[in-house]
Amino acid sequence: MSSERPFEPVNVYEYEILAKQKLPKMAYDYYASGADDQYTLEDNILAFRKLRLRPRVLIDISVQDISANILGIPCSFPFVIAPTAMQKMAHPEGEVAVARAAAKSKVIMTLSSLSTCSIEEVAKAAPQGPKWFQLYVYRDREITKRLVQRAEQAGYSAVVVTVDTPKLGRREADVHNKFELPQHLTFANFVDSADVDRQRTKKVDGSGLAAYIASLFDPSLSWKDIHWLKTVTKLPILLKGVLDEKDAERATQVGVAGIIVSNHGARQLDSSPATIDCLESVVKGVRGKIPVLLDSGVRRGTDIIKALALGAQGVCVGRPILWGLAVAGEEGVRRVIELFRSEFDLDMGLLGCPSIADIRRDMVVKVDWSIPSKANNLMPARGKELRSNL
Ligand SMILES: Cc1cc2nc3c(=O)[nH]c(=O)nc-3n(C[C@H](O)[C@H](O)[C@H](O)COP(=O)(O)O)c2cc1C
Ligand SMILES: CCCCC(=O)C(=O)O
Repeated sequence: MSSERPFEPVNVYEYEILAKQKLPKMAYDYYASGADDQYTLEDNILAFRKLRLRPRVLIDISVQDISANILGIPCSFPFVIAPTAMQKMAHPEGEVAVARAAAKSKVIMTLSSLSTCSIEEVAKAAPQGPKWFQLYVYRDREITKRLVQRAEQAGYSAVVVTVDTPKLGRREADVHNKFELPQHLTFANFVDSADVDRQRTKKVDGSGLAAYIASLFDPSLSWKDIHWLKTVTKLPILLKGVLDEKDAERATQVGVAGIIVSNHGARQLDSSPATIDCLESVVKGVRGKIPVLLDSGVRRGTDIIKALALGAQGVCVGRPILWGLAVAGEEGVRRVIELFRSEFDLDMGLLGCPSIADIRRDMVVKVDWSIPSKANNLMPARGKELRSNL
């Protein structure tokens, strides 16, 4: 590779390769892993790959509009940053850098409960940018209530309750690495708390994060708690982690504002289906009453189009944002978002869609396609070649 010009990634897979080189093993493994055998991790990519897009021709696309409105928020395109914990492991500015990049790119950022910059620091860094707050429900309801109210006070415009994590999925690399939050970092939303246990993971034999969750998160979380949550905040509530039509229907009955179809980036129940394969049934379950978003495995502009064609209003993206952050901080996150935006724009044009309303269900074709045996085969050819050169 030439030493004069720094290598500029042209897709998010290449960002991952560079990030892997920069990050400590414990951080990279934590970010990249799925649960158990990582079947679902493969499926999240394969399922998109099995869907093809059939373009229409001779359509004037000289004027294209890819902007979107997600829960009343104008966005440059239908893209939301998914909540990912502990972003300072990727870059010293952590969540603040991600929030600034999101604001500049006019996309929504979702802040994790387990962030390494606080709710208020992130709000201050990007006051104009649209922000959602992701909630993990602690056994201690006062703590939970306080998190939500701080987010409301700081100007976040929705609460995203994660409903697929009553326990932590077993990510085997984290068990091997005895994952713990690096000493110089804390869970910043709890630094004012008298209870130091909430501020850090403990050194344990196995994943420190799994131990943290087992002791502090509420495994009894159920539908009644959504009713409770509605009594402590005026913010719209989204449920993140729904895969089933009946759950989607129930979500509309308890009055949530939206659903995120997610398998948590394949980090919770291994063998749960790819989200793109569940999307249509979830959309059916909500009967047009509330918007549906999708995450897990979105890596290309074409993936965004496939999700929209099957009924999503937008997508959320997790790991690629962390790779951009690790490679070049705020600027790296901006470049990753720009890759998604420009691919989406180009692919819409090639499909014959001047606007999002022109994306139609019948443009998606499912192909009968044999499954490659190794996850490595999922890496596009150029990524593989790069990896062997680096
Ligand atoms: C490193 C990492 C940390 C995550 N932390 C959280 C979290 O704190 N809260 C949450 O609801 N989801 C969390 N998720 C799940 C993401 O919000 C999202 O569902 C997932 O990353 C989407 O899949 P993708 O990474 O393939 O885009 C995390 C995912 C990763 C990879
Ligand atoms: C609840 C665990 C912490 C963050 C997370 O959701 C993840 O690592 O996937």
